[in-house]
Amino acid sequence: MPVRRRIVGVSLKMYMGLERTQHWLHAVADMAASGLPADVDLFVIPSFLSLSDARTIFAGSRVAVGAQDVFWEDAGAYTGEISAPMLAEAGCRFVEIGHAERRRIFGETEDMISRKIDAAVRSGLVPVLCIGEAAKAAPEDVVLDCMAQFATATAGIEKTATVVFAWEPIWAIGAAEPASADYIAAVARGLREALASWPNMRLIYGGSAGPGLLDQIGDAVDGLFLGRFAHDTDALRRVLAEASNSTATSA
Ligand SMILES: O=C(CO)[C@H](O)COP(=O)(O)O
Repeated sequence: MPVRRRIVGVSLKMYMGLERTQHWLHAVADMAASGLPADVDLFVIPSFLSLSDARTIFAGSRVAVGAQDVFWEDAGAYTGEISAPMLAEAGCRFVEIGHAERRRIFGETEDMISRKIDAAVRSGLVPVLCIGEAAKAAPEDVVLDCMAQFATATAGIEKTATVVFAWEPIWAIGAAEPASADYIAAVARGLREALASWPNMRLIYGGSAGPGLLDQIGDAVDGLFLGRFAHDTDALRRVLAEASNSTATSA
């Protein structure tokens, strides 16, 4: 069986100021230089204001950079917005779209998310599409719920597009612990089956993820989307090592 590459992402949300972000980015760059496992991809999503620093600090490394949001138009009179071509020009490879916080706090709708996905793909960015269920439910119902959201969001793109499906149970975001290993494995299995016709899809789990989780869930997902538990770069290093180990067991 071919070995699946693993992928780990980190979003810094709005937790750190510019200086603290710079320190964190340097620490991640040092860690990557001394041993980012060859079979693991890493992407980092700082705030818009730190994208330029991230591009400089990760230049020549295997760490990819992403943005936390994007507007759906490419250019024009849209005060305060950032377009996909601007992100591509700023060195972004990834763009996060549809995070639960953006849906809840900023009123993002399925239609807006779908237009953002289209814009990202049009500009050659890889969307990190965040999808999750509001409450714990039977795995088959979670899969149906998430796939309905996914179908709307991706209605305008080809199935050959490269997309990261960031499954984030809303109830597990900002919590003390992630969803249980059994729950993650059951939902991930269903999502993988439902996504079988998307050859370039990578499925990652987010929601209070940190060290120890991949050891429990093995290769149920392609990787993790980390938040708070990657602020400590030693914790991130441990997650990357676990990602590499779980690749080996899936071979
Ligand atoms: O976006 C997330 C990961 O980057 C997600 O919301 C999880 O955040 P966390 O609860 O701080 O792990």
